[in-house]
This record gives sequence, structure tokens and C-alpha cells, in this order.
Amino acid sequence: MEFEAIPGVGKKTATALAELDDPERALETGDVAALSQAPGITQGRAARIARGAIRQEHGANGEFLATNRAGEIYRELLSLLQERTVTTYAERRLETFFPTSAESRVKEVRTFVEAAIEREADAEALDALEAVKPLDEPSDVRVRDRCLATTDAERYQEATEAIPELSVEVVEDARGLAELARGYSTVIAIDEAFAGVDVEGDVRVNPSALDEPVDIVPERPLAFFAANRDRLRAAIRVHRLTDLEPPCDLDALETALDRLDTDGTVAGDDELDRLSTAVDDLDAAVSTAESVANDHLRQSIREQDVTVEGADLLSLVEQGAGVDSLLSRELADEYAEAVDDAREELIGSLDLDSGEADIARRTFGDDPHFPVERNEEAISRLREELKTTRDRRATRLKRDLASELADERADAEALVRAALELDVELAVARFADDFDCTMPDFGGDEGRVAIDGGRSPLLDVPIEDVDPVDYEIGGVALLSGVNSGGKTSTLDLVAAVTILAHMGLPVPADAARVDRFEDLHYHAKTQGTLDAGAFESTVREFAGLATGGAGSLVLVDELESITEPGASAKIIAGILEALDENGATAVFVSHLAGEIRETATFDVAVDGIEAEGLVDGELQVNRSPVKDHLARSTPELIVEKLAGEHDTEFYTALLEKFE
Ligand SMILES: Nc1ncnc2c1ncn2[C@@H]1O[C@H](COP(=O)(O)OP(=O)(O)OP(=O)(O)O)[C@@H](O)[C@H]1O
Repeated sequence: MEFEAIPGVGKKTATALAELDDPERALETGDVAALSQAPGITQGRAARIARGAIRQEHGANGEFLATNRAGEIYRELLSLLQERTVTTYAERRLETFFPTSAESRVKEVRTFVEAAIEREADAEALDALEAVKPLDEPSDVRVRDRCLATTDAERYQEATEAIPELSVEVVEDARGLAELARGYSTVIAIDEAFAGVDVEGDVRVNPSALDEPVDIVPERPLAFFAANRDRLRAAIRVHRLTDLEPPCDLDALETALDRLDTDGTVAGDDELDRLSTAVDDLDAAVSTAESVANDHLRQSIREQDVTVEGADLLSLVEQGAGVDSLLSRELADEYAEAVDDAREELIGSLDLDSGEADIARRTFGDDPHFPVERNEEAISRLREELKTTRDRRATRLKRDLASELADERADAEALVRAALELDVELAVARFADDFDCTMPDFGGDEGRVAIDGGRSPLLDVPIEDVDPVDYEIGGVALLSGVNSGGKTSTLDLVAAVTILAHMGLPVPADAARVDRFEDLHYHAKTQGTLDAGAFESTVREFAGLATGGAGSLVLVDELESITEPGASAKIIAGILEALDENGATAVFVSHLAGEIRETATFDVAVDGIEAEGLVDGELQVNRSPVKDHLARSTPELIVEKLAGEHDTEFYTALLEKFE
């Protein structure tokens, strides 16, 4: 894939993307988490890149949102979707949904939505989602007791890139390897030429080492899984709590994670724990055993009546023998018992196996002595034996777990990706549910929008208080109506439904048909009369639309305030004529509908939002515009109300002026 062909992707970003494992997949699926793994790319930037890639793939190059107000409505809708996400991933991923006239893209999102709106999740699943984050690659794994060695500069470069966790050393020959072996516990020579060399120390020749990184650095998968343990556990929980199909055996992955400590070492192995404790407690255990023997012996001596015949005593004294020979002669059994006790104490407290116990027994010799003394040499041997067995076991466990986890890596990534994508789906599902949405009929080419029971999610009233609106547009129309009757809100509703439909998303209505438009021009109400310059640029803007607006949906709110009413009506009539001629679809909200209709050279349709009457001085409005009907205005209704209440000629005369 030519990354630089993606809109918004320059040389630097293209190089960063190329560093990813599978950038094509990430771009195609809008996987902002994977894209943001590329150096220097944030999740926000990743969303923009993914959007560019989707545009390119579907030929969706034109900007659908042609005006500021259209862009604002899109952003408000996007926020409503984003508010319903739990993860930052889903928030950013939703930014890859945009309105477009490209049918294939709309179809693609509609397929996604069909599955998404079936999704359900309870509070517990949403809570589990909180802890799901894109997986992180720990960058600080350094292994200092092992190194790679080569004689070749190119191989050196290759090795530093393939295995950055280890130092790579350049040597001249086998002697260089021997020197390295003095500084590192293990040296791995990666050149074929070293095959068969015999060097002192742990020097291994492995020309294919760079292709087997897990064997060389089991710390890599261990560090990866240790760093991501909580995220993976959360993703496992999400799968268990929802109907997501897991990509792997969840129990097996969980068990493997349980065997891993946060620092990347293996946990939960009883034998390794036994050996580690034995090494740590050895000195203390020997001291205790020694005391046991001495206490025992002291007690025996104290309780013993030793009778020595005079001749024997004489011979002992003459030989210069010490009390030890007396001990050996008279208390041999007691001594043996005391030493036995000490040995059993040592073996028992350190929980030694039979081989280790044989060495441990030598800690206390059979020759009687008082006090009983330990044999330092035997203790050293026992310590060495325990340490070697412990380290060997730790290495083996590490390797086994590393290779098991390395095999699980792709599944683990898929697991987290699925959980994060679920959050995107759930946000769409909840949006659809909260606003009672339906999938619109999309794709006709008659320039029509028909909304049945539409409820604008952008209104300033709670959704349950929104009056449903029916409105159908096609061709060019004026929308008249009472003050605060809901004209602007109707334009907002048409814009929102059109934008959502062009995003491929469900719309807040009982039913809707939205034809395909090239773009949406929505002009918000102009605030106050414009000065000459601003007036000129507004007219110019509409001139562009009037000539090139075929296929556009044009929504304009009260353009009349750009200049004085008489001139405004003429200008609006002229714009409508041009739009009508080139086949655009347009709705212009105006209080001058009557004047514009009279000025226009074609039969412009006028729809109206009308008050059904006044109840307690409050307007009762039918929010759905009535077709081909110039709505009565608010002042007229007030006069009508006064005329009804007071039977005076003044009010009747005023009322007649409106007829
Ligand atoms: N469908 C609806 N359901 C409930 N309330 C609505 C609806 N439409 C509009 N409203 C309420 O009426 C208020 C006025 O609506 P809006 O601004 O759209 O009227 P307008 O006809 O454009 O007013 P103006 O003539 O002043 O420009 C809104 O702020 C909202 O509170």
C-alpha cells in the first residue's frame, strides 16, 4: 500500500506507519489503537489517518459537510455518540465515521451497525470495559546477563534491530568470545563460522538466533504479558460477561496470566517457591538446627551420671585426651541422637528432597563434639545445590511460559481488539436506543428526505419531551411559521437525519427515507443586518451554490436579516430560482415567505409550522410543517385572541388587515 497516497499522510508519517506489524489491516479496519503504536502518532492523529485511508478506499474525497453549521451539527452528533463510549479507543474510533456520498462506505457502516444494534451489555460489562486499553509494547526490557556476539558489522546491525533487549558485541575470533564469557553468564554467537568452537563458559553458537527471539529472550513475551496483564484480564471479563465470541480459550489464557508476576517472573510454582525459600532461609535454619542439637546434648549431659573407672581416667589423662573422647566413650548414643535431631530439623524446616537431604546431613558430622559444630563446607555445597536447582527451574519455567504466551500473543491482541470494538458497537447501540432510532432507507437519487416521527437529538429539551416531527422535502421550498414554532429545530432535524444517514448510522425517527446528496450546505441564521462587505460575500457564497448546487441539500435559516426586508425578499427569491433551475433540494426558513413567493418567477412551495391556537396565552404548536401552507404568524394569533376576548371595533379592524 502506498501510504503517502492517503490524504494527509506525508513522508514522515508514511515511514512511521511502515514500522507497524500490519499497517494495511489497521488502516482498513480503522484500528486507531494499532495505528497509534506507530512512532509519534497519537490516537487523535490515528483517527484522522484512518479517515483519510477510508476516504481513499471508497473514493469518498469530496467534503460532505460544506458549511460551518453542517460541521457543527456533525460534531454535536459525534459527541452524542462519543458520550456513550467507555474507552478512549472507542471515542477516537468513532471519529473514523463521517458523512459521505460514497455509497460503498455508507453500506459498509450500515453492515457494521446492523450487528452493533443487536449488542447488549449490562453495567458489569461496561465496568469491565473501563480497564480495557490497547495493548502496550514495553520498550524498556533490558537483559544484562546475556549477549549476542558476531564478527560482522552488517549482522551486528541486524541483531540490534531484531533483539534490542540484549547487547550485541563485535568480536574478532573465538578468543573474543572467551573474553565475553567472563563478563556475561551466557554468550550467544550468531555467526555460522563459530560452529564447533570450544570456549570456556556458557557460550552457545546459534546462527538462527535472530529468527527465534523467544528462545533467546523469553523476557520479551513475559514482559509484554506482564505489562498488559490487567488489560487482558479485563478483556477476558468483558468476553465472559457479554455474547462476544472469544478468539481463544479464556481459561487457558487466564491460567497463563496467573503464572506471571507483574515484574515478568514466573509465579505460583510450588517447587520454585520451595527452592527459593530454602536458599533464603538456609543460614537461619542451620543455626536453629545447631541449637536443637546442643540443647539436646546439654540436657543429656546434665541428666547423665558418668562413672569412669580410675584406670580409664588415668589412661585418658595420660593420653592428654579431652572431654570429647569421654563424650564419645560415654555418651555416643546421646550425641548421635542430638545430631539426628539437628539434621531432621534442618531437612524438615527447609523441606529438602532426598538428594538435598543427603548433603544436608553432612552439615553435622558424626564425631562427637560439644558444642555441636556445623560443617561450613557442607553448607556451601548445600547452598550451591539449592541455588543451581532453583535457577535451572526458574529458567525452564520462564522459557516454557514464554513460549506458551508467545503463541497466545495474536489471540490476546484479537481479544483486546474485540473488546474495544465492542465498546464502539455498544455506543452506537445505546445511541440508537436512547433516541429510538431506525435505519433509514438510503440511496435514492430524487433529492428527497422524508422523516416520519423525527425527534431531534440536538434540542434543548429532554428527549422524552420532544414532539415528533413529520416532514418531507424535495425540490425548493420555503418554511414559514410562528415565532419559536420550531423552524430552526426542523432544519436541525433534517440536517441531523441527513448527516447520520450519510454516515451509515441509524436516525432518530420512526421511519426515514434519505436520498443520496453530494454535500450539505446548512446556513445558520444571520445575526443582524450585515455591513456591505459581509453582505457581498454572503451573496457571492450563494452565487457559487446557485450555479453548482445540483445534488446538494441546501438548508438556510432566516437569510432575510442580511439586509432590509424588501431587498432580502428579492435576493432570496433570486437564489431560490437558481437553485430550482439546477435541481438542488433546498429549504429556506423565512418570515418573508409570502413576499418571496410573490417575487419569485416560479411557483415556490411554502410549508408552514402553525400554532393550533392559544391556550392560556401560550402558543400550541403543531411542530410538523404543513405542506403548501403559509403559516399564520404569532402577532396575528395575538390579535385574534384579543378580538375574541373584547368585542371592540379596533381589534376587529386589526384582524381584518391579516386577511
Ligand atoms: N419538536 C419539538 N419538540 C419539543 N420542543 C420543541 C420542538 N421544536 C422546538 N421546540 C422548542 O421550541 C423552541 C424554539 O424552537 P426554534 O428555535 O426551532 O423555533 P423557531 O421557529 O426557529 O423560532 P424563531 O421564529 O424565533 O426563529 C426550542 O428551543 C425548543 O425548546
